[in-house]
Amino acid sequence: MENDILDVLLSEEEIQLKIKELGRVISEDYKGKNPLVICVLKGAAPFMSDLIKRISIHMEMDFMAVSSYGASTVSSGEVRIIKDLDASVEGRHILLVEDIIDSGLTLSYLLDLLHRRKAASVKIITLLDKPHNRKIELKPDYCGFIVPDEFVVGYGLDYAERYRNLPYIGILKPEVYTS
Ligand SMILES: O=P(O)(O)OC[C@H]1O[C@H](OP(=O)(O)OP(=O)(O)O)[C@H](O)[C@@H]1O
Ligand code: HPA
Ligand SMILES: [Mg+2]
Repeated sequence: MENDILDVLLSEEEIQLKIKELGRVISEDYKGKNPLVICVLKGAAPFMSDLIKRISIHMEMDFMAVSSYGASTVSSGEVRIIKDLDASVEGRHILLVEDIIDSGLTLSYLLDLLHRRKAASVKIITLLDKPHNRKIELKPDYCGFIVPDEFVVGYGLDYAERYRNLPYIGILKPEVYTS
C-alpha cells in the first residue's frame, strides 16, 4: 500500500494540529447554537471523528453518504444519496464536514438540498480544498489545507475504495490509476 504513494503531503501531526485549531474556532463561532454536525460519508469519517473531539460546546451529529467518483479519479457529475440523514434539519444550524472539495459538485448538491429542507444556516468545513478544477463556484467557510492539483489519498480519501486507512495524506502515484 505505502509503495503506491509518491509523496507524503500532510503528516499525521500536521493534520492533528490543524484540527485542534479548527475545533477551537468552531466552538467559538457556534457557542449557544447546538449545531448539527453532518459527516459526508465515507471520505470525511476520520476527519469528523477527530474534529468532534476538539469541539467543546454542545453539538449533535448525523451522517449522510453520497458518492460520485466510483472507481475513477474524475467526478461522474452525478451525486447519488446512499444514506440520508436520520433527523430533520428544519431550523437547525448545520455544519457540513467534508474531506475534500474538488469539482464542488457534491457540496453544491448538498447545500441546495439542506436549504430546501429549511435549515437555519449551512456552513462547510473541509479538511482539504483543491480549487483547480471547480465546476461550480464554491468556497468553504472553514478549511484545513489547500492542496495541489494531484490525486490525493489517505485519512479517509480513497482511490477505488483503497488507501482510506493511511494515517497521513499522500499523493497517489499516477501509474496506479493510469495502468
Ligand atoms: O467536489 P467533488 O468533485 O464533488 O469531490 C469531493 C467529494 O468526492 C469524494 O467523495 P466520493 O464521491 O468519492 O465518495 P466517498 O466519500 O465515499 O469516497 C470526497 O469524499 C468528497 O465527498
Ligand atoms: O484528490 C482526491 N482524492 C480522493 N478523492 C477525491 N475526490 C475528489 N478529489 C479527490
Ligand atoms: Mg465523500
